[in-house]
Amino acid sequence: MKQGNLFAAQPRPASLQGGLDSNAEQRARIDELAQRVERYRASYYAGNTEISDAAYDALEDELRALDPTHPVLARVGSSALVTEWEKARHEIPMGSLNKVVNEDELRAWVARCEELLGKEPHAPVASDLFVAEKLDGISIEVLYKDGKLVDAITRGDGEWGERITANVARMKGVPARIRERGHLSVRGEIILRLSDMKAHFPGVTSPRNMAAGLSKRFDGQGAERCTVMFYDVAEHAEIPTCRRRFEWLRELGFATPRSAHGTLDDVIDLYRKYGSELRGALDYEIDGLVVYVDSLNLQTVLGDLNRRPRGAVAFKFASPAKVSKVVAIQWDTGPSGRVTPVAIVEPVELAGAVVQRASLHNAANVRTLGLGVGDEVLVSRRNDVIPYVEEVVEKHGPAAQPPTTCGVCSGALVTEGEYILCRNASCRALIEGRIHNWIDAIGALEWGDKLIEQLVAAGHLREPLDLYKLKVKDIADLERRGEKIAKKCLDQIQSRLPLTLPVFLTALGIEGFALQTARLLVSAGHDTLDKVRAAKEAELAAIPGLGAIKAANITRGLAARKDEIDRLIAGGIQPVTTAAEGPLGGLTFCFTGSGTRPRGELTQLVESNGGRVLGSVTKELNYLIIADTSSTSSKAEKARKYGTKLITEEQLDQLIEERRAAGAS
Ligand SMILES: NC(=O)c1ccc[n+]([C@@H]2O[C@H](COP(=O)([O-])OP(=O)(O)OC[C@H]3O[C@@H](n4cnc5c(N)ncnc54)[C@H](O)[C@@H]3O)[C@@H](O)[C@H]2O)c1
Ligand SMILES: [Zn+2]
Repeated sequence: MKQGNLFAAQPRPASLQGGLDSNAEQRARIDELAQRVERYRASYYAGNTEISDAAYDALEDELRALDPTHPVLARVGSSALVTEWEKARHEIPMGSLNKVVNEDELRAWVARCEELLGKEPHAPVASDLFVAEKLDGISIEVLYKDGKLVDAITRGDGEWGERITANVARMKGVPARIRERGHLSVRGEIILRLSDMKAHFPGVTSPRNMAAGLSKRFDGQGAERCTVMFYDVAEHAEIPTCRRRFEWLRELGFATPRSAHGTLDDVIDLYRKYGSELRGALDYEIDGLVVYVDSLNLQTVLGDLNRRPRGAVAFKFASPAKVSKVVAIQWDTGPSGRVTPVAIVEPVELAGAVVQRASLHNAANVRTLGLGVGDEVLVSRRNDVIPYVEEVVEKHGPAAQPPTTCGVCSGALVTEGEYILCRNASCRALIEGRIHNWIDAIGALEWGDKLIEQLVAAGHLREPLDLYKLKVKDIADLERRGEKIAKKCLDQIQSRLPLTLPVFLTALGIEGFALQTARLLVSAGHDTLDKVRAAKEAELAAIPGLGAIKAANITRGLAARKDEIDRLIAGGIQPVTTAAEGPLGGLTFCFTGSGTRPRGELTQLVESNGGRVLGSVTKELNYLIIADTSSTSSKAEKARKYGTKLITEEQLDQLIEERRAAGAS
């Protein structure tokens, strides 16, 4: 029998204490949902979406039904930031939007606004709406001071975001200067246009995930391919309506999403037009429209809840999903050795594409679904995510059993948690993964997955060192490649040499060894490859910010890759030591504000010349690199107090030249 659950489905009135809480089973489900929602959000905002938006929305809706006041629902975005980037606080928090998914819900929202406005004098809400495309990208706040771009911060959890100014400054649509003086915070969305995706990242399928990845690349590579469009400005008293706000943004030189003013019926008409034709013709992805009460005065009266305005709503396109039949289940070995099940289904048309493969995520999921060949399933596809099997609609065949051997190399598979893995180091899938990681870490973005796959299949690549032995002919002879592409790809690999020690270590792709971790090691004094390799696990674990798990992974990883590393060194791929060698040896540098070159490039410049880059202004700091050396920012002031020299990028170049000349004489 179920326990009495007096307030199970309702918020508990704040004044009541004690009594019987929801039953344990329900509590457990609520906790599970909340945890999963947070996990999916963290992956999603980092650009590694795990499940479809439709499935995510269903889980969030279930949580809302069970516990409408759960704190997770009141949060915005995710606070699990991967902070290679400095965290920064928004002066005015950035929010999100409530959503509606059909006409009835939109009408209900209008009625609710009308009800809340009550006696407040106003034109009927249904006759004075503003509507704009809802861009499917990454929210960003861009700050201008006296007409100059000074800062760009991601939404993060609404209050704290990441300061990615150096990258945003290089994106299309972000003017370095505007004519509006004073302090201005504009808000927009970072997107990757479909034409840019096609031209520069032909292997990529999700513009949203790619834009998220590029925005946060520490070396700034590819940021110039992104575009920012703007739709909001924080607290600007003179602007009376949304319509005027968009015009004003455009007058200042910002691009806005397409927008219109009209009645509720106009909005619904437009929504249908977008669904049938307009959306498909755009050069960027949108996941709905945003509908606003046009008057900003009325929006203020309506206020907001949990950083979601009551006077605006996301009118989302329904998630396309269709039923199909499973013809086979494939088990693909991925680059990390993870074996992913894929359902091969009878072809169905979804959002303009014919779908035949749908992800099943992992072995545990197949078991949970109880999925087998012959089953009827619901396949969904939401712009950016690969098609996914949502659920088994009707069972026909016996549940599938996961394989015990790798489909690529026939090696035995091992089970780890929800996943099954191939651990055979000479498995072609794993080789591809390691090469891919190397290419990614050194920032050779010309290279795509397909090229790596072709070269591995042709036997030209077995380990990273082989990248440096490739001949133009090896690439030019491949199907659909030519000499021009080949030269470009090889030049790019060569142009990254010499690699700094942190980049070299990251490129190895050892578990838990991100660039930031590698930098920690180096600044803790393990500043040559020999020292890193000789370090004991306990020594590494003692480095603040590193910890026992990473230390164990690093020592294990370095040992396992010993021969490969030896071969790299013997082959001349020796990482540059960042210690006392080079013209900048013994000196420390810190960057602030946006520069003319990507931050990663500048860091590489300093490190490959023997200098050390610090994350913040400390007493130890010798040089602060800043665009305006007379700046009065807090960083600049602090630097002056410590006697740190403030220099521009140009002066940094000169410093290197001078010291190099002095060293040579
Ligand atoms: N698949 C997953 O694992 C997963 C995880 C978390 C969230 N999501 C998806 O993310 C969404 C919820 O996230 P959210 O909080 O970022 O909200 P949201 O994306 O639904 O809406 C708010 C955001 O819309 C953006 N926006 C774009 N154009 C706009 C315009 N013209 N005017 C105003 N804002 C505009 C702004 O960045 C704003 O912050 C849902 O669609 C959900 O399905 C998916
Ligand atoms: Zn294998």
